[in-house]
Amino acid sequence: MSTEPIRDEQKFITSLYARLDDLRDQAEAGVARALATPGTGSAQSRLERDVLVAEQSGLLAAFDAGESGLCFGRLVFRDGRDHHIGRIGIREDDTDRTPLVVDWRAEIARPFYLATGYEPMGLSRRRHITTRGREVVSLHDEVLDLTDTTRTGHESRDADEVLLAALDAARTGRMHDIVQTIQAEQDAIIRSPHHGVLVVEGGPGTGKTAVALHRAAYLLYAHREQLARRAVLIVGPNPAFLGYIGNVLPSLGETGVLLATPAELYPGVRATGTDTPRAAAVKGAAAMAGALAAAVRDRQRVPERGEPLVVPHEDGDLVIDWDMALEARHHARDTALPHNLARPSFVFRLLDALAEQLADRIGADPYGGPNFLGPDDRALLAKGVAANPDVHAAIDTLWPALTPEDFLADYLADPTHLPEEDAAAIRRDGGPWTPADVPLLDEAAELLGHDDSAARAAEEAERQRRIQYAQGVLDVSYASRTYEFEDKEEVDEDASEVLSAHDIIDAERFAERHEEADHRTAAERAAADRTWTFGHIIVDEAQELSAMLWRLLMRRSPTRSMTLVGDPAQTGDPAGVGSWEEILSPYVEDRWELVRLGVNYRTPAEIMAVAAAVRRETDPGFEPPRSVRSTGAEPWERTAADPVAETADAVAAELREEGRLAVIAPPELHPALRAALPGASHGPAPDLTRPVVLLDPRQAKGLEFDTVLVVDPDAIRAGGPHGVNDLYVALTRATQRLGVVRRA
Ligand SMILES: Nc1ncnc2c1ncn2[C@@H]1O[C@H](COP(=O)(O)OP(=O)(O)OP(=O)(O)O)[C@@H](O)[C@H]1O
Repeated sequence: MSTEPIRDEQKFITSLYARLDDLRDQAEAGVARALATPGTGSAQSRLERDVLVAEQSGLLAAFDAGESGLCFGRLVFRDGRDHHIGRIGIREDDTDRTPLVVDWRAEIARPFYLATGYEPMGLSRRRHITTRGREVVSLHDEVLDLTDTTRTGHESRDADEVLLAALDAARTGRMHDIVQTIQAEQDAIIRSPHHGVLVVEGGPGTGKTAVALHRAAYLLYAHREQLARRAVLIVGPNPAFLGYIGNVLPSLGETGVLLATPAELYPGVRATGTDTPRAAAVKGAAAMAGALAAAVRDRQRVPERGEPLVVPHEDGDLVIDWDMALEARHHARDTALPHNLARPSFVFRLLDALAEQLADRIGADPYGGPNFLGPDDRALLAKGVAANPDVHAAIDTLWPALTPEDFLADYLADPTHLPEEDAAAIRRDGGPWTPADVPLLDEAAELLGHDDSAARAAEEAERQRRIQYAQGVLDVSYASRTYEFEDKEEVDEDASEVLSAHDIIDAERFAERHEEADHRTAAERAAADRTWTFGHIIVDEAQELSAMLWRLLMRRSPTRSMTLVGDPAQTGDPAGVGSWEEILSPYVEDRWELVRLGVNYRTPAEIMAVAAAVRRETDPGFEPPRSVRSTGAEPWERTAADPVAETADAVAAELREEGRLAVIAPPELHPALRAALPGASHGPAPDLTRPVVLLDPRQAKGLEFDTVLVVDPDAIRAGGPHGVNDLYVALTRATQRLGVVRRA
C-alpha cells in the first residue's frame, strides 16, 4: 500500500486523539469543579454535585479506555457513508455533532465483523487500521464490492493477516480484548439477545472466554439502563484466571462488572480450606440440598412424650409438653417461611399456650365454675410469661435462632440424612471454610432466612423517595446538558453508537449513589450482598460447577439471564455436573440455547494433534476444534529419571526475551520444582506476568502461554477421576511451543 493512505489516516487519527484529549480535559475539569463546589449542604446540592461527578467520572473511564487502539477500522459503504470504528464512540465538536468514530458495539459497526465478498452488507471497502500508541503503523484493506475495478480477488487474506498477527503475538500474562478481530461466529454470540440462558460450548482456545467478556461489554452497552444498575457477574474458575482476564473489560471502558470465583460468592466468608476430591463431590451433589433442609427441620424440636420441659416462674412452674410444642411447631411450619422467619410464630404460639396454662391454673374455680380471671388479669400473666428469660431459654432449645455459619459448622461435625460413607467423607470438626462449603452456606442462609423485614421496608420507602428526587435533578441536568451528554435515542440512525453520559447514569442509580453512607458502585454493593440479583450472569468454565453451586447462581439470577461458556471435555472438578441438560433442566427445562465454537485460535495444529491423541486413548471418535494456525514447531517429548532437573534444563533452554513460559506439573512435584526454578512465580494466585510460572493443571484452566512444559503427564492423568481432562487442559495452553517431560 502506498504511503498516502497511511498519511491520510494518520492525520485523521491525530485529530481524533486531539478530540479525545479535549474531552478528557473537559471531564477532568468537570470532576474537579464539581468536587470543589462548596454547595449549600442541602440534599439537593449534594445530589447535583454527585450527578456531575458520576457523569464525568464515567466518561473519564471510557476516555482512558479509548487511549490504546482508539480507532482500529473504517467502513466505506457503497452509498458513500464512511465511518471509522473504535473502542468508544466520539463526536465532533460542531453543531451537527458529527460522529468521528463509532463504538464497535453499535449496529452500524457490524459489517466490520460480518461482511464478506458474498454478503457485503452494503460495504464497498473495509479497512483494518493498526496503531502503536497514537501512530498508524499499517493498513489492511478489503474490497468487498465485487464490481470495484481495484479489486484483485486476494483481499480477504488481509483480514486474516491482522488476525494471525494478533494470535502470533508474544503473550504478556494478561488477556487482551479482541475488538479488532472478532470473527463472524463470535460476533453472533456476543450480540445475541440477553434474555434466557445461552450456552456457548467449544474446545480449547475457541475464544469462549474472549466472547464471554465481549458479550458482557456489549450487553452493558445495549441494555445499560437495566444492566448497569443490577451489575453483571462474571464467575471464573480461580484467582489466577480472574487476574488474567481482569483488564479486558476496563480496556473496553466497562466497570459495572463483578468478577468472582465460586469461592467468593458468599459475602463475608473467605474459603481458604481444601476438601478431598471425595468430600468436594459429596458437598457439591444435589442431594445435599435435601440433607440440609432435613437437618434444619431437625433443629425444630419438641420434648419427648412424657418428658416435658419445666420452667420455673414466679406465678408457678410452666410446663412445655409434647402436645403443646407439636402444635406450635405445626403452626410455625405452616407459614412455609424459612426457619428464622418462622420462629416468631413458634415463639408466640408457645407463649400464648403457656400464659393460658398459667391462667387456667391460677384462675381455676375449685368447684368447676368459670375461670375467675378477666382479660386484664390474663394479659398481665401473659406479659409476665413473655418477660421471663428462662421461658425464652427453653424455647431456644426447641427452635433456636441460627446463623448459616453456626448451623453448617454443627452439621459438618455430625452430618445427617446422607449415606454413612458420604457423611464420613465430609465429617469435619472446625477448620477453615472450603470452596465447596460456599454453596452450602448459601443454601443454609436460604433455609434459615434472616429476619430483617422491618428494616427492609423502611429502606425501600426511603429509596423510592430518593429515586423520585433524583429523577427531578436528572431532568434539570439533562435540560441543561452540554453537547456530549446527548441521549442516543433522539438523534439520527448513527446515534446509538456514540457514548452518551445519560447512558452512564439514571435516576435509580443516582439515588443509590446518593445514599449518605453508601457511595459504592452496583458491582461493589453486589459483592457485599448475598441476596443481590444480577442483571446478567456469565459463567466461564461452567462445566466445573457443582449442582449446589448452580442452585446458588440461579438464586442470584431470578430472570435467568445468563451466558454459560464451557467445554465438558475439560471438566476437572470431581463435583462438575455432566451435561448441560442435567445442569439446566431443573431451572429452565429445555428453554435454553446452545451454540458451538469450532475454531481454535490459540493452539497450533502441531500441538493440538498431541493433545487430541491423549483424548483418543479413551474416546476414539474424539474430534478437536480446528486450529487456525500451524507454526511448523513440533512439540518435543523427553523421558528422564529426574524430571525436575530435566525440566529446569528445558526452562533455561526455552526462555526467550519475549513471552511467557508455564511449567504445568502435578501438585506433588511443586516443592521440588519451586527449588529448581527459583525465579518462577507460584502459589494460589501466581503472577502471570512473570517470565516463568509454575502451575498445577487445575490452575492452568483458561490460561495461555507462549511456551508450555508439561511435567510427568502420567501422574497428571492418574491424579483424579478427571485426570485425562486435566492433562488435555495442560497440553492445550501453548500458543507456540510445547514440551513434555516424562518420568522414566
Ligand atoms: N477473534 C479473535 N481475534 C484475536 N484473538 C482471538 C480471537 N478469538 C480468540 N482469540 C484468542 O485466542 C485465545 C484463546 O481464547 P480464549 O481463552 O477465549 O479461548 P477459550 O475457548 O476460553 O479457551 P479454553 O477453553 O482453553 O480456556 C486468546 O488469546 C484469545 O485472545
